[in-house]
Amino acid sequence: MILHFTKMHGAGNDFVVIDLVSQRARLRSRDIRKLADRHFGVGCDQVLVVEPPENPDVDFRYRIYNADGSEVSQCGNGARCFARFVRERRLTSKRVLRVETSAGELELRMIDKQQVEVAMGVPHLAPAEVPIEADSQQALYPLVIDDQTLDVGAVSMGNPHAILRVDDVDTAPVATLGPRIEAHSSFPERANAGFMQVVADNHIRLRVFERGVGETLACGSGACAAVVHGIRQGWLSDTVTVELPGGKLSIRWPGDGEQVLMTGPTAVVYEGSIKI
Ligand SMILES: N[C@@H](CCC[C@H](N)C(=O)O)C(=O)O
Repeated sequence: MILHFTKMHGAGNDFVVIDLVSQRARLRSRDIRKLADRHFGVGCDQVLVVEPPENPDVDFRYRIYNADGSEVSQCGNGARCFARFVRERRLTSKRVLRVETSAGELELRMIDKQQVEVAMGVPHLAPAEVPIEADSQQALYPLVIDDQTLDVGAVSMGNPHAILRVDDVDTAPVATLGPRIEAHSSFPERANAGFMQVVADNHIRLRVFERGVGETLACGSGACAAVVHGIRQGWLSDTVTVELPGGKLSIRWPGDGEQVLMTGPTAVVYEGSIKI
């Protein structure tokens, strides 16, 4: 089967985007892994699939697969690329889109040709909703890894995030601690591990070791989770610039019970076809 795809990225978090509204295919987990493989396939952090919605009140169904083939519920950088993709493929002419994901609905708003704002939903903090194994909700959860105890925040943006504050992201042990946090027994569904340096109350630097991928150049939901954690800890104001290795995102969160708004760039790299 020949599959047409578009390679995109949002602040360096890269995607293979597939339109299953106008082409027919059944993607198995091994097809996703092949598409995402940087040596034997196209190469990307996530494969994004555009499908017709199940609910007629929304515009599209947005499906997300990590490079390891697992299907997940949230990808913020991907959501921005999704909005640009469906407009440029002329699947819609709307500037504001409602899409369904397995975690609920998202609203995507084109600001200009490249910038998109995503209403990422209300963050979830209750342990069962992250999910994290704990008897009660805590601001910081102690994670024991070998002989050290790390105090991490835990936030779900529709996907699980652990956030560790560090003095300097450049020297943070992302490659060694990232996989240990991702697979820690406290996180029954594994977790994305964010390493956050607070530069000022409106500016953080962030590196994320993503579940099912490894360290990426940016993680939109990770940026939202880090800002929510930082605001709740009293370190950050309600609007924060998040500087990631691949670019910058602007995150706004008015507070408990409110949606997190994320604004950032999108880019089309190339289009192609692959036999799968
Ligand atoms: N890159 C993403 C997050 C993708 C999913 C994540 N790896 C998970 O497993 O939850 C983003 O921009 O949010």
